[in-house]
Amino acid sequence: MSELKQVVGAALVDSLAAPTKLLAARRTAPEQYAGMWEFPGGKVEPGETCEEGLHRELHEELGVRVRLGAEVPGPGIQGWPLNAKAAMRVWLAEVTEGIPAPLEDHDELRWVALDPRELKSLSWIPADLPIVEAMLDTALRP
Ligand SMILES: Nc1nc2c([nH]c(=O)n2[C@H]2C[C@H](O)[C@@H](COP(=O)(O)OP(=O)(O)OP(=O)(O)O)O2)c(=O)[nH]1
Repeated sequence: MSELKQVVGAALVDSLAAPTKLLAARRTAPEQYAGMWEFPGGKVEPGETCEEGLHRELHEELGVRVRLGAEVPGPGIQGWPLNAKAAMRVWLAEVTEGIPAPLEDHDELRWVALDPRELKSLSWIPADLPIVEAMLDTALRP
């Protein structure tokens, strides 16, 4: 039984085959998350699969089409716990069409080196920190 709201997010990298950078997005709302960095994405809508929801969110938020790569495996069937009400599944992805722009929900996008120190220097939503670590493993594994 799933009781948690399903959120999906993308670890957008410059290249799935040879990733060197991750696109981090800075949220504008709500107040508790404004100014914090996150994986672009959002809530899956009724009738959508997680993957469909992620493609839709990335098109709405960033204006891009993407190819999904491996999922960053989380501890639960719904992915990574975010709070008492929501969990997030996260996929690696690369842009196939368009140039990411902060069209909705974000005021800044930043390509950050896939380096633990560089990544951790951003103020991520706290729940995202373990996901950032796991994303590095998934992205950089041979
Ligand atoms: N997109 C995203 N949301 C995250 C991350 N980490 C995290 O705790 N969250 C939380 C913030 C929100 O409570 C929830 C996602 O909601 P959202 O506001 O992005 O979803 P949405 O675009 O569908 O927005 P809405 O229709 O509810 O306005 O998950 C993350 O890395 N990416």
